[in-house]
Amino acid sequence: MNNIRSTLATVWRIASPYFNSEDKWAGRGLLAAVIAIELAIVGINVLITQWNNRFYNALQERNWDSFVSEIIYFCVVVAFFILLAVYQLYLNQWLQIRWRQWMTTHYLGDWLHQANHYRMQLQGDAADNPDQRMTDDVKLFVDRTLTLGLGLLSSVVTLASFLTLLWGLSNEAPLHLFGTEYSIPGYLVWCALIYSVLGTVLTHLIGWPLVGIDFKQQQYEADFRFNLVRVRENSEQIALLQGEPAERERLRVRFGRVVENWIALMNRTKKITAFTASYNQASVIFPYVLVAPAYFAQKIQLGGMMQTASAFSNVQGAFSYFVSIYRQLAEWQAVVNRLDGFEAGIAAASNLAKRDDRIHVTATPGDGAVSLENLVLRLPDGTPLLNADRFGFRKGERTLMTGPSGAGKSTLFRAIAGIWPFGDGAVEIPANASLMMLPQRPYLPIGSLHDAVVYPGEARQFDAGRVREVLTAVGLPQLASRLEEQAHWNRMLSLGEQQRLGIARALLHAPQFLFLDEATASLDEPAEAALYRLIAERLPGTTVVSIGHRSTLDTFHQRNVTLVRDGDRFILRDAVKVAAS
Ligand SMILES: Nc1ncnc2c1ncn2[C@@H]1O[C@H](COP(=O)(O)OP(=O)(O)OP(=O)(O)O)[C@@H](O)[C@H]1O
Repeated sequence: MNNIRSTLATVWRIASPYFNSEDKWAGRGLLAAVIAIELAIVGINVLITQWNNRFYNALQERNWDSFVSEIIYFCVVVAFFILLAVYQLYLNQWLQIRWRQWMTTHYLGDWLHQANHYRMQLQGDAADNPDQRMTDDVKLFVDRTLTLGLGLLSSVVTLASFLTLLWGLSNEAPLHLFGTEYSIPGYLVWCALIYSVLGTVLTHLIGWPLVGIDFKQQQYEADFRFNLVRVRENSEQIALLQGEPAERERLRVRFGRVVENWIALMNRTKKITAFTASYNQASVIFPYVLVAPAYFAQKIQLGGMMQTASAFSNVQGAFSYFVSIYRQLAEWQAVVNRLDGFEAGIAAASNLAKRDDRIHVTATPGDGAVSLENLVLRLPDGTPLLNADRFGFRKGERTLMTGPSGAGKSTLFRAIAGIWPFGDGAVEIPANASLMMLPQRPYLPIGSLHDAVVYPGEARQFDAGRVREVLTAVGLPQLASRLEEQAHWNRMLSLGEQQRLGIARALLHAPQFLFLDEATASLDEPAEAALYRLIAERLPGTTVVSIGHRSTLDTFHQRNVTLVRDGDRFILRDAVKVAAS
């Protein structure tokens, strides 16, 4: 019971924001229309049940005129039914896409809010495969919530509409057993209730493991898909390393999990289907068995029996709603759990950026240096990595940072960029200063070359002539004429070309602070030197901090900083300058 209550509370938490959002009037209007149509459909079912009585009596009495008028009546009612059914589906789908659009936009906004997506990864597997949660899960949630909610509403209304009818019919067709008449008020209602409660309890006993199995199925499917995408993204390396057998094996194992879980799903579904199918078939004849003795004892007409059977099956169907939707309910609960986990993952990532014991990135007045104040960098498990007490990168100065692999150079850049929360102390950045980080492999979005170069800016911010000029300056004249070409540039260009493109990006954006994390390491020394000269010439006021291992880089920096071990961690130390430009 507590489980049901907490699931419903979670559903309410996930579903209600849309109906209070800026799109609330459209959402509420569509929902109201869909509900109204559902109620009208229940009303039509009541009319059809009453029609059953008149129609079968007309047949039994061989009354041609009533037969014809009942056929016409049926056609008119059914025409309304068709109209309502069509519009219910249409409006339902309309509501689904609006709701889904709102949820997806909302999730995208939160996920891509200030590096939440990155912090979620840092926290481990709390919310695996966010892509699946924002696609399949949101779609299924919206679809199932509407289907199950409307189904429940329809069952309750059906129950209310048919209950009094069936109660009355119980008196008209009293219970006949072995030639004796028993007068039990509303016995048909009680029979429907007992029959349904039994069915519901048994369904739950057989079907409850489905929730967990469904959850795992969706997870394994997403995992398999994600690994396929990784192979596609790294296909060149896999081909060069002849890693296909290893990949095949990895994918086989991943898909093996899909199959294994699917078999568990099949077995459980088989059991539940065997039960629900028997239950549903038994439901067809059960009302006839109950009222047939009264019919054969000539207490009721054929029409009365048919109407009773129809009313009984409506009431029993409503009571047994849970049985009929058990499979969907299990799937829905798995989806609700997954979206709940996703929301919790985003909340935890965002809390990580707000908690007190984190690295604080603060804006300071003026346009001076980026300063590190009592900074301690830690790994996610709390292990100390690097200490930097009162250290600054002065305005306009070019600093080369060196140190052993794994010392924490890139992590220091992450902390300065404000995306590494683990540690203490502060990074002070001049208010409104522009920072740019360039890694070894710059990210180039799939699309036009113009978009890729100016990222994260927009193409219209930089006219084509300027982009072409910068591309030529960084040694990519052959790309200058291909600005409108669409491609997967990270795959198409050599690493050296990608690094040149990264420098072109920096020249266009002209940040006040430029952090180069081995951003030219794939180029030969003369090419690297040419790019550093270009940076010095075009961005004279920019503070440059480079991570690099080549001694030739020394010439282009005024200051050397090295990371040296000090006990269990590294510290930053100004090195004696060997050569200066
Ligand atoms: N997300 C993470 N989770 C756990 N440990 C991490 C994570 N990111 C980095 N580390 C660890 O932090 C340490 C510092 O990594 P970092 O990339 O900053 O080193 P680096 O000095 O830039 O090395 P290199 O010169 O090889 O690039 C490494 O031991 C690395 O394994």
